[in-house]
Amino acid sequence: MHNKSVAELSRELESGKISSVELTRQFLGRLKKEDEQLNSFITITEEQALADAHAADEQRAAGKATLWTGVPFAHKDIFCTNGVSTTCGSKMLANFVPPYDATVTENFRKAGAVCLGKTNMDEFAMGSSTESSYFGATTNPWGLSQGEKRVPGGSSGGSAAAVAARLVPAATATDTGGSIRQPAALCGVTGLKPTYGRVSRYGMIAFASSLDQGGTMARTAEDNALMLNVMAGFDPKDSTSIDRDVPDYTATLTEPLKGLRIGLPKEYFTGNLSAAMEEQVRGAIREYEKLGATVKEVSLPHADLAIAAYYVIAPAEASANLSRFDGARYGYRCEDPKDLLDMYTRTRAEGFGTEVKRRILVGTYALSAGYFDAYYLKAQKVRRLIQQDFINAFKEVDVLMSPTTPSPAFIQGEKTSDPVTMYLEDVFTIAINLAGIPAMSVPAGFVDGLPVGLQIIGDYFSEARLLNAAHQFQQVTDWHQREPQ
Ligand SMILES: NC(=O)C[C@H](N)C(=O)O
Repeated sequence: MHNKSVAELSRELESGKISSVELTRQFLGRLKKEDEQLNSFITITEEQALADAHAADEQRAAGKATLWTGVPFAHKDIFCTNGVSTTCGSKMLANFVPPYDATVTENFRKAGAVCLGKTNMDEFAMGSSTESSYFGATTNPWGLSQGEKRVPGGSSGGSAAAVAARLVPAATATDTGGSIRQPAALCGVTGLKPTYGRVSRYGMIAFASSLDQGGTMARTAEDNALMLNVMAGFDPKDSTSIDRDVPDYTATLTEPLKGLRIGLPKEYFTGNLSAAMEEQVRGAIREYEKLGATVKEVSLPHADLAIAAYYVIAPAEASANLSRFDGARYGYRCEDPKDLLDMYTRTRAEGFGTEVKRRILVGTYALSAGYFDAYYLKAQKVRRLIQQDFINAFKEVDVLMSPTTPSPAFIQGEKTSDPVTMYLEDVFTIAINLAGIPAMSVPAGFVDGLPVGLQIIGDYFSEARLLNAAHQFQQVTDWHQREPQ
């Protein structure tokens, strides 16, 4: 059963071949065994999962089952879960049990899905390797057969590794600068970052509020569509959520791609992209041509400014968002504070890890009175130019395609001593967040036995088109079905 997709598992449950309790037991058994090696979960909620599975079976017996009823999945540990530990990968929240559900959590609960637990992540979603988690690094299931411990990408590395290793068929994730797409690429799974505002951020622990977006991770595009059907929609509790109709994302999956106009941003096919990676991505694009798409080169002239702009804006927003973690209300508090100031300073010094502290310092500096115009304001202007590049490109083409990452999964520890090399993991993904548009990563081949991701980028609210393009590609390729040993 562990190899089946959400769509297939749903059909198995519907046919009565297996109950949700049986299915949940199978997945939990596998998860507890295999995850000793991978550390893709921070919390496994066995008791709650079995109770939910029972409830799902009753629901089905009463003739009230829907597609997700009784299907197991997991949440990234950034989504608040009522009564269940939510750590965001940090010591700061190691003891935090939210008294409420995120809207995304609530939506899956209402759909009857069975959450097996919370997946590992970089601390407060800051990172590209899931090595900065207070709960230890996650290992990529790919590479293990060669005796190598490679990173799964990040920050949603736990979700990506768990889906790749068949510990769950699907998991939620979030993406601020690449955190869904980069781990999806490195683990050989399919991930979608929706348009900013498409999925509610209520109860999703904030990193950089103008960039953060919840999204989906599964092995097939179809399952991503099934997840987005549950997650997307207006939420009055999130002031940046957009009130706009949600289509059935599965309805257009099988539309033919004949006439689809694909643009290849020339700035995304240079620099540190290896020849072997480029060959895999170009091979995938040739498949699209066989499916009737046309391909032309386009330009995103401000592409090389994206990382610099992001690493001003994201830390600036993080420094403001993370000021709430001060030991006063919830989360970690230092032992025996002398006075209020001592409590604030020691709580924050002891509760946050190195990368989080680095970003709080950078962000605070960029926002300080004398430097605001030189850094933050300038970065916002650059952000507007980057957005305009995409708007211009979408006047000529329907989607853009590129590699998701410049290289496949790297060895653990390889980039931890130099933050800038880690930041460069996001060269092809970060501009998309600055513009607020949707993008996917789809398995598109292998280099040295490691998965390669194809990034498909679309105009605002074109999730259905991206899912359609990914699904049709997955009908003629089997990269997404390959299983790590
Ligand atoms: N949160 C993300 O999207 C990850 C990105 N690599 C960052 O460290 O900011």
